[in-house]
Amino acid sequence: MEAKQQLAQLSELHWAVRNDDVGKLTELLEQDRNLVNASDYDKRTPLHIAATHDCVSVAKVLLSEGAALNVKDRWGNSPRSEAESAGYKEMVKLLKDSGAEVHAGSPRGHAESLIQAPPPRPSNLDWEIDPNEIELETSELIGKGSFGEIRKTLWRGTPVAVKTIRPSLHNDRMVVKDFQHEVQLLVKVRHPNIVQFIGAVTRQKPLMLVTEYLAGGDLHELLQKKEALSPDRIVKYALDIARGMSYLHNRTKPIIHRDLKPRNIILDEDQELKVGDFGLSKLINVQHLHDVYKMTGETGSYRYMAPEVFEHNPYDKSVDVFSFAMMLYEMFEGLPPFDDKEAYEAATLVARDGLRPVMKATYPPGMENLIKRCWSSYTPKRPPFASIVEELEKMLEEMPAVPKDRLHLRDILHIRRTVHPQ
Ligand SMILES: Nc1ncnc2c1ncn2[C@@H]1O[C@H](COP(=O)(O)OP(=O)(O)OP(=O)(O)O)[C@@H](O)[C@H]1O
Repeated sequence: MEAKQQLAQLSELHWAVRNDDVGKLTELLEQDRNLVNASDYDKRTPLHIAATHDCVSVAKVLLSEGAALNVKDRWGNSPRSEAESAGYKEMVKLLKDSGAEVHAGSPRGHAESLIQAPPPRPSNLDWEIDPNEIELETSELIGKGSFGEIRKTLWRGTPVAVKTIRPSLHNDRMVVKDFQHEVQLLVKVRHPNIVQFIGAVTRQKPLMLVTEYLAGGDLHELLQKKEALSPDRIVKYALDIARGMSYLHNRTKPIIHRDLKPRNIILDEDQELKVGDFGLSKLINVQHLHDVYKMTGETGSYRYMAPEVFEHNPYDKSVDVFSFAMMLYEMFEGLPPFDDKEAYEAATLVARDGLRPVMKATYPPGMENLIKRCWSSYTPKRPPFASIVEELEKMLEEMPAVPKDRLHLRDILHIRRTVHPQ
């Protein structure tokens, strides 16, 4: 076998072990029994990996297939010493009962294995949903995004929205235990302007995320209806979004949305707005978001994307403030930013040429200035959501009643589709 092919097989094997994927491991071992002790550059065998990540099921398979017990990696660690330093009791017992000796391992080895240790394992997956309780056959397809399909269905009699994660994202971009760890954090997120996370299916594939179902459609659909939105309604909507985002950004562990766009803003029956799809960029460890968009043809996010995200530069919470400004613009103008351009081209103009959409609508006092600060290229100029909320509240209080006909911009005005540098 060619070296390149061998390497690919080895990484496939280690990946299966890392994910406690017994099926895949068995399949690979059936192809080549010698793989059971195949070690990588650091002399780490599949059993080392299973021990480091507490993957008991695959460890059992490896042991039954004759995995070497007392092998040491580059730092002198054995599978048992790895399990002991991480405190994985069941794994230690399994290895001990199989005859593994104790090895101290080198201090350097310890340090490295701690750095590479997975996030703490959720002690009780009480949010884990049994897929048999989700009525997928009778479900209604309500959307398709870059990460997967979304369906309306019932869970224990309650209407829920179920997002099924694309199988291709399971294998190469997601580590199930990290995913479980993140889900555990997301179920604790509670706010009136945030779509409530209910639970997830993480122990079986396809992986699923389950949230409350909201019956009012999304902001994109609402804007497409070409109904004029009165300024006070827009400011109220903006307040809903800003409050939800302020909550996410001000948590002890802040959550950056990174994909704020009208499709991710969902309305409930009372026309209250809720931010959905948050935490997904973290849940699904998408390092190459562009590849996912390319792969799925879902490019809608680009139009609202902060330049630093588009250009793969370091970024912070203020990327959400940028996207918020683009949505505010769309609500007032009745057209998406750079409507005459493809989404990708629009993002290129924003990032490369520093362009911003032209503002033509009637904005309440202070609003134009707020939007311009929010989409500033200089990120410290973008206000945090907590102060955006204050500004919007003040604006709402002071807003004069504007005759409605001035606001039917989409229908009344012919909006020239031009762009200008800021
Ligand atoms: N909790 C929900 N309740 C009701 N409808 C929802 C809910 N979540 C999503 N939807 C609907 O499903 C559509 C698709 O959502 P989804 O998050 O999969 O895709 P997206 O946001 O367009 O894409 P991406 O995943 O690339 O961000 C939304 O636009 C919305 O209309």
